[in-house]
Amino acid sequence: MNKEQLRRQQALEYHAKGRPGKIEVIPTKEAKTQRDLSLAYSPGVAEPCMEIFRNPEDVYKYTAKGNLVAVISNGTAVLGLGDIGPEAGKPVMEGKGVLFKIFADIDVFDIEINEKDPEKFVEIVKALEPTFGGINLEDIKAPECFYIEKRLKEEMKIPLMHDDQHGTAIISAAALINALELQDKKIDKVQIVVNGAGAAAISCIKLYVALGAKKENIKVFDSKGLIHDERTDLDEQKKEFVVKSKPMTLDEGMKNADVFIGLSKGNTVSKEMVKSMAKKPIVFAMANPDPEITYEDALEARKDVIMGTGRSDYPNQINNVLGFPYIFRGALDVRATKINEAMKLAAVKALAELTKTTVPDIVNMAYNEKNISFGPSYIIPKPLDPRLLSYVAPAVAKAAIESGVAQHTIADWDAYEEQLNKRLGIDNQLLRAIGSKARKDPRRVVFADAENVKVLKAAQLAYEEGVAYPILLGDVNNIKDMADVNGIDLDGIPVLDPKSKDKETEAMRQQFGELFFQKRQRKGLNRYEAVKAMKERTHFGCMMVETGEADALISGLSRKYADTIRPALQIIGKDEKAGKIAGMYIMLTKRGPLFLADATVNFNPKAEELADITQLVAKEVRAFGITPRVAMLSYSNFGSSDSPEAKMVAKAREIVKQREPNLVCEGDIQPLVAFNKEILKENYPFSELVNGEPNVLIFPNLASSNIAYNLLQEVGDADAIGPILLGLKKSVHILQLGSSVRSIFNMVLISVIDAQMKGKTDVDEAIIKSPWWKRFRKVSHDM
Ligand SMILES: NC(=O)C1=CN([C@@H]2O[C@H](COP(=O)(O)OP(=O)(O)OC[C@H]3O[C@@H](n4cnc5c(N)ncnc54)[C@H](OP(=O)(O)O)[C@@H]3O)[C@@H](O)[C@H]2O)C=CC1
Ligand SMILES: CC(=O)C(=O)O
Ligand SMILES: [Mg+2]
Repeated sequence: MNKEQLRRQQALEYHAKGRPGKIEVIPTKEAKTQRDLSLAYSPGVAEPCMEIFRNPEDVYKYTAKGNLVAVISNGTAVLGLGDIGPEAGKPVMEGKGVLFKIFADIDVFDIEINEKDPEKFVEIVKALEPTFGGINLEDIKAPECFYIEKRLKEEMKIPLMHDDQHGTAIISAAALINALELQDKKIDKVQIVVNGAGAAAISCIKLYVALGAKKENIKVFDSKGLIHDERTDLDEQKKEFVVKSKPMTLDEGMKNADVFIGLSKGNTVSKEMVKSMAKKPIVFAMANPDPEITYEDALEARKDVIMGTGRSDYPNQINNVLGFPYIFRGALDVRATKINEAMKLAAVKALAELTKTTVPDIVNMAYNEKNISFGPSYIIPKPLDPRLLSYVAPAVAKAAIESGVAQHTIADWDAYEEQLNKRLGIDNQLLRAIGSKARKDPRRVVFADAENVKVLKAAQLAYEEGVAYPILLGDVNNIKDMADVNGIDLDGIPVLDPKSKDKETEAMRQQFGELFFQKRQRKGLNRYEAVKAMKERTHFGCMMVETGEADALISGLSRKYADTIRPALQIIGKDEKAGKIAGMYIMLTKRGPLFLADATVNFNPKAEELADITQLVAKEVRAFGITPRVAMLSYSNFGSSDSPEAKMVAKAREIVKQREPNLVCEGDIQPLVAFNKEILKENYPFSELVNGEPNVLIFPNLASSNIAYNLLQEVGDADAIGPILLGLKKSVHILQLGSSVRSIFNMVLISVIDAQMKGKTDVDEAIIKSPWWKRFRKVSHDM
């Protein structure tokens, strides 16, 4: 089977497996009990019906309309496959529905209509207005699509857009602006050739002209050749772009052109045509699924080309997927009555600008690349960039408000942005808060496992983002080589090898070893062993933190948990005030962050110990600016079982409440009850959790906690940050085996905040004074 056959088979299997197709409808309300049914349907449902009857606006309050978009097609121009009919177009429409949902949390019904007559089509779509908050017209051929869209825009009061026209125009315009900048060309000077004069092409040309391109510099070709003044077969849209010329082939038209825009059919452009273009050409071959010319061929033809296609498997994917989810999100959120020019231009600007900002590592990881940055192979954001939603949707919403088509306004844009991020389920909210807290007072963080590419990348990111001053421990040459090979810039980041034979390091090992010996001399350690232990990076790193040469230690990526925690306990030790040491996880779930403990240290805590753990976690949660609401979990509810395990949890809760009466804390309680307001209200109205869900979950033992966090991570799709070690005198944190760059970076943020909580060292002062730091910097600069 060749590559093409394999791709075909995989695509068919993907669509056919399990429940056929790509979408299903999921209820948003409980519909399990007889009571639920009587509310969801008759008789209860009559109440919202009558409310909406009295006030039609309430349809947005009591139904899904406000977040529901129709993706509507008649299948007359499906991708570049042509008029394949409404049924054959359905996989594409379902696909658009999936993209609306995953990128912008917009629900979609795909509607394939068996109607080619524009007049009848308009009547059908118009009649759907009560159901939907917005209409995305899709894959309807030109010239009918122009009439259909115009009529519907005039006659409907919900946002409506023909995506092949405007979505494509917006994305390709953003890409064009950036490509022109890189090729050092001006939009009003460039010669543009457009192949295709259909829905997408006509709309793109109009937007480029609005952005400054000159009509007289644009040659447009359709299936019959150049659109010129001697042709008698042109519709109104095409007539707008006639040039005074004799008939001409595409080969002739492309000679010396600066820009080629392909919105026609696959494989219509040859390498020779690209070769004949002007210096530093721009080629956007956007036909789907096959572009006018392949990415490889264009690059083979010209080294100086900037090339984009509509496909996801090459750089520069110029595809309307970058627009429609976010444009509709912004439009729906302000209840815009239309999608107007101001909103489209705002989207263009936001997309063009986003491309120039630093690409987060999560995007590099998603595309398995090292350093995606603005340049010939990155002129437009990547579709998997999670920032698109919070960049483009607010820009569109703002433009809708300013241009007077919004029926709702947004007062707090920061809150709106947070709400957008929450929609994606990433819960950047907490991470952003942690990030800005760390950035306000960055600390020196030692990385014990620096001979690791992921650690190096996380350290570089931490340094660049100003959240920490990393110090790397390991073989200096090895680290330098790794950094070079992987394009990691370590300038400004000190590197030190605890095994080094140089005098200064040896003296330091002696000094650290002596201190270690004093701490452990009656605990089985002799002086020789103590000094030797300092060649070990975790021991050395712990000692740096203990002696104030650093503020925090990150370790454990390549060693067992116990091998990291032991030196931390022996060298740094427990904070006696904390009572206990415990391991907490932050789980970023769709319902918001949950703090879980103890999943790492105490196997079977007694009531007193569980109370200590609870208070430790509550204190840490407050440090993140969150008010803790604790559920002490069990298999029983408020004494429903008199087993020793259940009683232990109830007793622990009693101790917590005696010590901290104001801490919201419930137990013994099952998760099902703790998270279900209705059950609580009905059966346990006295509970402190009646007024809000818990965010801290304390488990009765290590096994249940560890299993729960693993399950949440694996089955519940929650991201985990941790384990966050609580109860040590100083900030030491241990990475999970195989942690990603993002999770290491998150642990750096946590360690900095922990260090902030634990000491008041003025970092700048300390850095300036520290002979170590000066030496590290020298080592690093010599690299
Ligand atoms: N990357 C992206 O985001 C998007 C890509 N597209 C792609 O653009 C293409 C066109 O889509 P759309 O505008 O919706 O479809 P339309 O049917 O409205 O337009 C197709 C146009 O292509 C022209 N055409 C067909 N064959 C040739 C040829 N051999 N040489 C020159 N022109 C030709 C047609 O000419 P005539 O008028 O003479 O029939 C027509 O003008 C498709 O491949 C589609 O997948 C579309 C939207 C978004
Ligand atoms: C991407 C798209 O909408 C198309 O090719 O038709
Ligand atoms: Mg389309």
